[in-house]
Amino acid sequence: MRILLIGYGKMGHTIERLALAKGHEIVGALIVDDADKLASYTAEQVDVAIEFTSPDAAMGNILTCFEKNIPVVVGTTGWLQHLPFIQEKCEELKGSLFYASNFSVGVNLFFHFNEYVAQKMQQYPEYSVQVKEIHHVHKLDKPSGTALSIADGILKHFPQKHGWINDVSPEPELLGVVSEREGEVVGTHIVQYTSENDTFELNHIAHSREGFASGALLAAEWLPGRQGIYGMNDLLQL
Ligand SMILES: NC(=O)C1=CN([C@@H]2O[C@H](COP(=O)(O)OP(=O)(O)OC[C@H]3O[C@@H](n4cnc5c(N)ncnc54)[C@H](O)[C@@H]3O)[C@@H](O)[C@H]2O)C=CC1
Ligand SMILES: O=C(O)C1=N[C@H](C(=O)O)C[C@H](O)C1
Repeated sequence: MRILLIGYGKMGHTIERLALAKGHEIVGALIVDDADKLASYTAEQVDVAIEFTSPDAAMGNILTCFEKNIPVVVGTTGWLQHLPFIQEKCEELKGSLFYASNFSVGVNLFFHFNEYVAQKMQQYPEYSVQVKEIHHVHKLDKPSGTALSIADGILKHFPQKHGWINDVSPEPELLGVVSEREGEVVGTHIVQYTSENDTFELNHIAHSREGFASGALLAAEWLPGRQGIYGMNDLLQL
């Protein structure tokens, strides 16, 4: 496949390495100053674009891909407040978008276990629940996109909670999502249930970026030829 990398940082480099090892071709790798260059690519030159940039850049890049009729796989986090607009544009321009807050297969299994546990734990009010995420100091957004997906999965089963707060929660009606930034930590997510008597946790610890990159490549191989917005549940059929 001919892949255009939009964003050539930590993830762009990891995806390039795995893509070349699988026999794919990288037709371009754009960094921030190349933003205008994206519009110069056509669907005849590119089978799929893979976008890992920054929260401010993602929406513009997605719209350009829709306009150029290039299917786009997006891993950038921190832009989901624009999702309703992107859904509208995707429909209007017959775009093709695959988004995941986390492309690791392990994390997507974690999302399912998280919901199962939340459904059970909601019946035991003696336990309080908190989400914690730990990432490297370069990360621009908080909470992480993955922590927000985890929070959504918990809130779905706790009707008494009306939202989340990016801190230790001051009240039981809000889910606490705590963010820590530490060295070069790749990505750790923890769901913690605590009662007076005990604590138990679900942990996911990413050891490298390869799990994210290989999931993004699977999505890039799957997306071309499909119109609409897709995610890991469509790909993995979990
Ligand atoms: N969904 C997932 O599985 C994962 C998502 N991420 C997310 O992906 C994003 C990128 O992560 P990293 O690669 O670690 O960041 P990074 O900072 O190492 O790289 C970002 C790259 O994007 C480029 N860039 C910024 N604005 C751009 C624009 N308008 N056009 C083209 N390039 C642009 C920068 O020059 C840089 O090369 C972050 O939002 C992060 O949270 C990271 C890892 C996994
Ligand atoms: O910025 C990162 O590095 C990561 N971002 C994603 C997120 O915000 O959840 C996924 C992963 O945890 C690494």
